[in-house]
Amino acid sequence: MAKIYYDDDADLSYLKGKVVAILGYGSQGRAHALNLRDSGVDVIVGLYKGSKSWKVAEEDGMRVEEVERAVEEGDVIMFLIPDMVQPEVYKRLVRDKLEEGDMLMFAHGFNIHYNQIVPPEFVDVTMVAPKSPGHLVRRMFVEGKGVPALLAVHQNYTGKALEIALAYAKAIGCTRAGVIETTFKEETETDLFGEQVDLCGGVTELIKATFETMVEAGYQPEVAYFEALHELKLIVDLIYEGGLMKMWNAVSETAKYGGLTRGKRIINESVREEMKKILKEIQTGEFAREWILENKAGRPVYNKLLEMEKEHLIEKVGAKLRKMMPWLE
Ligand SMILES: NC(=O)C1=CN([C@@H]2O[C@H](COP(=O)(O)OP(=O)(O)OC[C@H]3O[C@@H](n4cnc5c(N)ncnc54)[C@H](O)[C@@H]3O)[C@@H](O)[C@H]2O)C=CC1
Ligand SMILES: CC(=O)[C@](C)(O)C(=O)O
Ligand SMILES: [Mg+2]
Ligand SMILES: [Mg+2]
Repeated sequence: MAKIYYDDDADLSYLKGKVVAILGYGSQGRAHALNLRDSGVDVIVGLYKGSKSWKVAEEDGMRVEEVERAVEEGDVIMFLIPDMVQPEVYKRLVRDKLEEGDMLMFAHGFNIHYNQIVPPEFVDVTMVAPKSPGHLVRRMFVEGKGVPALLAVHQNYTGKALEIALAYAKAIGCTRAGVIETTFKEETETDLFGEQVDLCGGVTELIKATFETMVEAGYQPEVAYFEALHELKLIVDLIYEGGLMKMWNAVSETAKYGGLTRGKRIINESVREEMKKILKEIQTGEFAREWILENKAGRPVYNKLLEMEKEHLIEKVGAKLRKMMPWLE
């Protein structure tokens, strides 16, 4: 049974007198820094000169320094820069500035799990990984709510690594929703798997295949957009709020019967077999090696696929229709 921590299990005083250096000020970095500051934690933001985020952080009233300076001041150093730049930034700007008893913290386990960063033994190494895009980490916090997170301790040099990481999770609002204790391996493999087959990869391919099938059959692209993409949020919101049955109980009997009988023909045995193959690629490190090489080669595949996504008809149709719904932007 999972060990889940909530507000009462965490004590903010473990961060008292400590400086938290947030490296990066993007999706996660801004949210964490603002939430930590609102929780009374002393925050410094570490960026590179020329980062577009520097101005954003300063306008938020954050103390901003170059990475090395932020690490020197930091007692907890949270890596919220892109996964693929972390190893180089660590080697060049962080490793030699670490002091005994510091804490290295991550929001995704990739670089520790796949040994791209191997910390010295005189520091704590932990992870607080929100199960949410960054902007919602902030919005939910401001609304007095929270997003769930995973927490792991990879190295406990001080003997207080768990308590400090829990205090951090509480300060960004995650213990309001629940923080599951896990390992770097489990967080890395499940996060990569979820974002590839479901949250990002699977769902966008399902949307595009549904849209393209309708358009190729001669239906109006606008009708196909509303059916395949726009309404999906309304359906997923019901599932998010109350599970599968809340959605099934909200839709028509016809939709219930059609969905329950035809859904399994879409996510069929061969799809499940492919999911298992993708999980194997993650577990064996094959995906990690591929992604590291892709970055070394200048991201040719990544750039081509992203360009194709931007040019997809659904993006053009959607932009036009969303213009008529200003409350969305
Ligand atoms: N995006 C998300 O919602 C989630 C991200 N994560 C993890 O959080 C970490 C950060 O990801 P995001 O917030 O998405 O990143 P991001 O791409 O949104 O922001 C990156 C930030 O790092 C800065 N940066 C880039 N290169 C840098 C360098 N060489 N030195 C210093 N600063 C640099 C950028 O200026 C920007 O402020 C990653 O490990 C990611 O896997 C975890 C959960 C969800
Ligand atoms: C938002 C999130 O949790 C992801 C999809 O894992 C990510 O951005 O890496
Ligand atoms: Mg994730
Ligand atoms: Mg992820």
